Amino acid sequence: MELKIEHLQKHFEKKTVLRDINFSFSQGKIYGLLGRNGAGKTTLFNCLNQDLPIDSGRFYLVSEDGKEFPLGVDHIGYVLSTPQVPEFLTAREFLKFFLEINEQQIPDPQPIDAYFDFINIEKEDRDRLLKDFSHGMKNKMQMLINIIAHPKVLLLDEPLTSLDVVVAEEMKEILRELKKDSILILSTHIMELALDLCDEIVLLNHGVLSEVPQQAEEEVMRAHILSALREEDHV
Ligand SMILES: Nc1ncnc2c1ncn2[C@@H]1O[C@H](COP(=O)(O)OP(=O)(O)OP(=O)(O)O)[C@@H](O)[C@H]1O
Repeated sequence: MELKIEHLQKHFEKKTVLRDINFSFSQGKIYGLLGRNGAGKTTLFNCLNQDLPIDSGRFYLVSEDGKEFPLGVDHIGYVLSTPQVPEFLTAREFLKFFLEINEQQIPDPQPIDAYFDFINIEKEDRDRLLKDFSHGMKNKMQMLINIIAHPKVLLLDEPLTSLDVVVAEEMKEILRELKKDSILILSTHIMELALDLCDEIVLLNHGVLSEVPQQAEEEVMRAHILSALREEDHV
């Protein structure tokens, strides 16, 4: 499966943020999206997630047998850097509610505690209100529901920054598993994370996307990324 984006444009008032986005993302790879502050990474995610209307262009999925179909909101998971969870529910209530309303879409539902075990939420925290969860724990819950939903396209905005080193490593493993069935695009400012986890690095610069050529030497890639992003007339 592929996610194709063609001539996508988006502006806010006089500012053109996405000038001409053309790219093809493939299942089986984790893409690291890098760009300067304000380059338009979140805007691109919001457009793909259909939270923002685009000005022009198109994006769609292409199946293995070459059939094109629209990228529906049901096909997308979006993990936000600031986790959005219903704070008035306990972790268990939230998960139970999520499993119930998505019953049809979840291929192999597991008992609730198996999910908590999977992301290492302690037994004593499972019946606590989400408002009392730490940022990292909320992030794990958000990641968990996106993993369960098994979307065709998973967008992750700065996903690992609030997680402790052990959980971050566990999440990396989970993402490496998920890429087998999904298209994963991860935005980050942490170059080490991009180089370590991602199969391809894509730069958003001057409103266009470009792929960083794969190099055997990480140092060469690092230098390429920095010099490409430094060129930006950054405001
Ligand atoms: N709703 C909006 N209305 C007006 N301008 C906006 C809106 N959303 C984003 N922008 C502008 O679009 C540009 C791109 O913002 P965006 O948040 O997409 O960048 P980003 O690459 O995610 O940045 P960062 O790395 O700092 O999070 C910025 O100049 C921002 O001010």
